[in-house]
Amino acid sequence: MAIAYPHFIGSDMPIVVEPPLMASAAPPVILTQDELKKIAAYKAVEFVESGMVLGLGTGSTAKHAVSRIGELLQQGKLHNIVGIPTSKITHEQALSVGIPLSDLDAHPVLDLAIDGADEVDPFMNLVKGRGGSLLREKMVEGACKKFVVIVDESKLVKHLGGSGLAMPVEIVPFCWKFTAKRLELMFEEAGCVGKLRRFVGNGEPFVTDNGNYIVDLYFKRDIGDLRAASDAILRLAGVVEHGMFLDMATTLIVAGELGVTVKNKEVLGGRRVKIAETSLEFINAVAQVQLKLCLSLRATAKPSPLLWLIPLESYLLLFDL
Ligand SMILES: O=C[C@H](O)[C@H](O)[C@H](O)COP(=O)(O)O
Repeated sequence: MAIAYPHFIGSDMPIVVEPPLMASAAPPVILTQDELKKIAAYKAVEFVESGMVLGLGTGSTAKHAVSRIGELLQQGKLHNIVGIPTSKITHEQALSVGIPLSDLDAHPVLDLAIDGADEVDPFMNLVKGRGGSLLREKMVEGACKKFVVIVDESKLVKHLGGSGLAMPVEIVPFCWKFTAKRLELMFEEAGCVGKLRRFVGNGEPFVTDNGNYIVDLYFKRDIGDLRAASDAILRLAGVVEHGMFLDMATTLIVAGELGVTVKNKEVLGGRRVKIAETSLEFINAVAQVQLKLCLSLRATAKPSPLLWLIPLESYLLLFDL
């Protein structure tokens, strides 16, 4: 299994970060995986401007972005936003936070989409769909001018499939065993095992928003040429879509123990091929975001040890806001 940051394995496992400058005086900084997701999501929402048509992603990371957009609308800091949800669950959440919604029929071109991912390779190719929303996500995110992907560091892999976790393929229910077997055989050399996704409780097949099933592919070895793999899967009758999102992300925001990294992809010859810029906002910036979160959620937020890392001036400035 090739997860780049094994200390993040396990949902919401606390991450312990030693403060760089105040090691003797300050307690260790603890960020949960969910806090990292929230930091990445809030950073992504900085790209949102009034008047935009937005693709609203699905999952535990994207939900923070949806909440934040709703919050900014309610505060009057954003207006005239139209959201295009990528799943029924996001549709419900967006309505609950007051985001006006539409669809691709009415808005075939989107300004921006924000969504999480299950894996991100060094070229910003993605695996998505472990939450089952890959088809609508691919339709919506394929129609946007800018696609911002938000992850915590645990999602970074050397190659797609490298986490050893599922690479989802949405298939029609008709003769699903036949399709699953064909998919396995297609990637025999990579030691592929395909499993029908089922609900944990009753063992019934998981059904997507589109009434389809999902076969999760697990690879023992690198599948190699992703474009060839994508084409081969899509040529198979019975397959609706797969969870590899190749050359689709334009911006990647990674929240990790050292801070937030933002990477942008340049478009060359019509294809997004080159990582053009990398910037890292160090832990103090993360701490400030964290403090802002604490302030905006003052009623419920527990005091954050990150306060130790914030210069006094910034602290006072933020409290004056
Ligand atoms: O179908 C689900 C989506 O592709 C999600 O964006 C992806 O699974 C990442 O989800 P999370 O942010 O919960 O890790």
